[in-house]
Amino acid sequence: MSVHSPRNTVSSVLPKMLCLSAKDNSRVNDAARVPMIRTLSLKDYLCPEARPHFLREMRESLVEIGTFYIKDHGVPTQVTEGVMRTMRDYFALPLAEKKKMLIGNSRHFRGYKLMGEERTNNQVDHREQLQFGPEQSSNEDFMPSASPEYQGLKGPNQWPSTTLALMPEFKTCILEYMRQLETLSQHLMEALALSLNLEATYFRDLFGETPYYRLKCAKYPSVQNAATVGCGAHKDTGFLTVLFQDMVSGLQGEDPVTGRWMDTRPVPETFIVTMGESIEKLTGGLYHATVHRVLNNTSGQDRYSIPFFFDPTLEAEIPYCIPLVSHRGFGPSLSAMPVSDSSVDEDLESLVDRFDINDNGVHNKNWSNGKHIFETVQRCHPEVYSRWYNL
Ligand SMILES: O=C(O)CCC(=O)C(=O)O
Ligand SMILES: [Fe+2]
Repeated sequence: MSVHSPRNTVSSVLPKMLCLSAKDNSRVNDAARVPMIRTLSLKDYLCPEARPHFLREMRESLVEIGTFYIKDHGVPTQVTEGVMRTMRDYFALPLAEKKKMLIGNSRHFRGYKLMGEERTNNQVDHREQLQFGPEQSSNEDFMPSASPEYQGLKGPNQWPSTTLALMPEFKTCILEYMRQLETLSQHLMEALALSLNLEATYFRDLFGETPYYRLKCAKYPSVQNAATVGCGAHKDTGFLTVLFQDMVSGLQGEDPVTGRWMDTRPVPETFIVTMGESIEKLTGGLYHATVHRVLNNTSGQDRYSIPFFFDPTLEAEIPYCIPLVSHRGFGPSLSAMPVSDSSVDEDLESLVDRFDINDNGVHNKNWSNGKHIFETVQRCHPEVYSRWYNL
């Protein structure tokens, strides 16, 4: 536990923005509170007159819930429709064809995962999925015992020739979708920085130019008995998730104040943007990583969704908690940040303890992005780990 001066009572020393941070551990029974997942327009962000409004809405959404919809996002409809169609076609292939691309074949955690083979929050998920990442050549010299394990995440995706023969647009469609989502995510990272009163390039300057991302295509079959979940409750672990879903409901986010589940219902032509644990940590809980889950549906219609998990380069380290560093006068001033009325004071000590940071706002243990992502994928796909890493 870190020590700080006892004369510093919380509300006297902390700028208002620090007092916003998480109430995750205390549930407020506020029957009247009905938080709304707002819809933001990327066009507003790109327009100088509308940008302040966009940033205000973004900040309020992230302080309040950690999730918003984004519309006018610039990703062409033919690209989103194309990836949905491709995913449906892929999952409709015979099992023997899909098994040619099993995730266990790939040291880079890319490929197909059978139904019922993943657990989230100790529950078996009810979905089939397909994983991709940045298309890179494999590092032949990689040895799990000699390099950081996360270096093994870099490499090519699987593109079996027989699958490409059956689905000639498979590869181009997925790669184009990832390219578009990378551009959108870079805009969102810039906007995130501005929403914290930081320079637009703050995250790029801190973490470098080359992001690491993971694309997951998931099919949740309709079920007879909705007692099981499609995907158990969890927070995403990284920076941003930008999720595209079809019109079948099932995704829910948790209101961090009341703990009540909110439907993240499908809205045509939008993506859902959710913060992950790295942003929560970087902002000292000011921005929530939304707990979310997918309910099974009994409508007779399968649900398809495509989360894109965006992070900075694997080599990035998250050095400090931005609000605390700012408060201590080491970093950029964030004091101009307005607060929402629902804010609740939080003890500096609990912030420090919760995020394992010292009094100067610096994390006690270095938060390595690559290590953090690797731990996530290792947990989700133990079969890949035991085949390629645990030698
Ligand atoms: O499929 C969805 O709608 C959400 C999936 C999800 O939360 C995840 O895979 O992390
Ligand atoms: Fe998730």
